[in-house]
Amino acid sequence: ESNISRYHQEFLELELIGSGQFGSVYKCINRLDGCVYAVKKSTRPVAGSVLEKRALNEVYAHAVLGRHQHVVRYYSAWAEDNHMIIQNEYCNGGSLAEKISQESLSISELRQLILHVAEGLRYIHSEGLVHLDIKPGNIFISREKKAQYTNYDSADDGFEDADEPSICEEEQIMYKIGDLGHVTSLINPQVEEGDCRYLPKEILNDDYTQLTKADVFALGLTVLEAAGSGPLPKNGEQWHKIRELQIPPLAQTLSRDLLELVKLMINPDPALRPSPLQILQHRAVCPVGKK
Ligand SMILES: Cn1cc(CCO)c2c3c(c(-c4ccccc4Cl)cc21)C(=O)NC3=O
Repeated sequence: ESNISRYHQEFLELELIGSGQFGSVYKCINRLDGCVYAVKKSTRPVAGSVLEKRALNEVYAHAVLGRHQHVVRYYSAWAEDNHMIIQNEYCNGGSLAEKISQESLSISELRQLILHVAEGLRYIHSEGLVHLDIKPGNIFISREKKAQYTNYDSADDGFEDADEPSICEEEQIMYKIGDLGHVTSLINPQVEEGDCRYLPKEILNDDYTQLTKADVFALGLTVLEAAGSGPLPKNGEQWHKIRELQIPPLAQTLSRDLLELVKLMINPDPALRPSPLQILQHRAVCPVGKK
């Protein structure tokens, strides 16, 4: 096999943007297409181990979850010199966790967050998969420039020349679901529990009958944290209190509708939690003026 790595042949490494027990993530430029990507390098898991299953899970999930504007896009994955490498879409706005550590989200940003992640979950679930590790650290932000062409009718303003489209650059914030390392199929789920701070009680009791509602629960706690609840408990009294709907005081006072929606999403009974589609139809989220 070639002794220069495909990674260094194909990419120019710009900076380390994250590291942990999962490995290291670099912001890279692809030398061929000149685009920026997020590339995660992790030590190659031992063949047949749980870690290898998870690494393959992640790549299978990305391969199935082709293109959705609220799921981080996958480009390629390969193994080289004892490393697993995955090349994903680079989201230039950091993770939601980083943003929350600086400031809580405004009401309109919270609504966008719920809208985008519920859309992404609806897509993932429609493919017969569940994410199982929804949390601020796995939601990435993309600030995309949308060029808006605003034509005006020259008759209005007296100019003689033909319509001159004027371009105004709008910045569009997009929230994207990332890290598909815990994704599993709804049919015969191989559940690898996600972060316990966002885990609903039924999963802890090995009840996998309503896995899509575990993603909804985790989104509910993610929204609470984005609204300024402060770091969520990993266990103990507070962990149980939240799961009995004792909501911690929030920096961002939510509207009655928004608070009602979040309480529904973290309801102890998964059957009472709304599906992603029902979230999108809730009056706290759907655009104003909906009949
Ligand atoms: C720590 N970290 C920071 C970022 C940049 C956020 O602005 C990031 C990204 C990803 C990932 C990632 C997560 C899990 C698996 C593979 C990757 Cl590349 C991790 C990331 C990813 O898939 N896309 C990213 O932008």
